[in-house]
Amino acid sequence: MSAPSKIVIASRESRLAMWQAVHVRDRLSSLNSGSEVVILGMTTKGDQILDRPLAEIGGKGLFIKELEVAMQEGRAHLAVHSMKDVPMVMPEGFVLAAISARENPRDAFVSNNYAGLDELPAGAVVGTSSLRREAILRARYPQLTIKSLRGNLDTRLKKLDAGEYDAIILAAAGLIRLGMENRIKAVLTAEQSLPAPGQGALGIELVDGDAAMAAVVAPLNDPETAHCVKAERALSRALGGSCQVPLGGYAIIDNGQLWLRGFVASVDGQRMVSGEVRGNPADDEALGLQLADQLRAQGAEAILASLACH
Ligand SMILES: NCc1[nH]cc(CCC(=O)O)c1CC(=O)O
Repeated sequence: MSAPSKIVIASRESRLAMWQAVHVRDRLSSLNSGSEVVILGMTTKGDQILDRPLAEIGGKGLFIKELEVAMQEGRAHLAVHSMKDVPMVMPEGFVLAAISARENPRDAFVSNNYAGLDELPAGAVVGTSSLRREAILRARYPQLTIKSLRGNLDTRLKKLDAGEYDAIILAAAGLIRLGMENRIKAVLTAEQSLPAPGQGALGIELVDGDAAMAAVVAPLNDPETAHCVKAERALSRALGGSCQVPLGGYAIIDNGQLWLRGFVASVDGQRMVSGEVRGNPADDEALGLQLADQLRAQGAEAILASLACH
């Protein structure tokens, strides 16, 4: 099966989404000399509604719906996503065909006045839009004030620079991709801030059954990253479904074994259960489910029951 003469990538128009689309475009171009690879930029609901927390307006799916419609209507062949933003249950008719090698998966501390979380004085205002980061901060630094922070990366940094926050927490990957690594004051370790499922990895979404395009994107799949992200997503799916849940899930391949760590917390950080499993990378999703069971046995259910969506 040969690649079509023109391959269209649907992408959001934020700088980060465009960087990711360009990255995939360039890789596909060099692998398919006979194809022209182009990007179709579009704005999504998630990009437009910036004044309300993501958890309130409908969650992750908001950022990818328009891209899926474009694929369904044949205006685009594929979409590139930050795996962190892809809903745990893929919408009917779409598949994740490739997961590429991970950028730094950790959270970053960004501030103009402070070198790290431990330097912040009581009452300092820290911005984050993720329930996971909020729960971690409230548990470890109850003296800080957590304030919601929405918008794309540039918007978030502008709000920090305008003095609305003393510090913000962002994914290191986004800053690195956009050449703003110098804004990172400290990278938080997995022990300090266990990353979100999929953080730092890119996924390629296709219409289910598009065998020609699946063959085109297959070389972009990084098997180790794919196993890790599948384990993380299985954990998240088993515990949170498509709800917004303060949950971390992070896997690496360690000595040939997949090592998955995870936690579930209440948003106020008062309750938290965490655990880890190790096993064969090929058992990725089973390992995710195993850790979910372990966390349930420790009381994850009661924490989840207290969240809005359960
Ligand atoms: N929620 C938005 C989002 N989606 C992916 C990234 C960063 C890049 C990545 O995780 O691959 C970010 C920004 C952030 O959390 O700071």
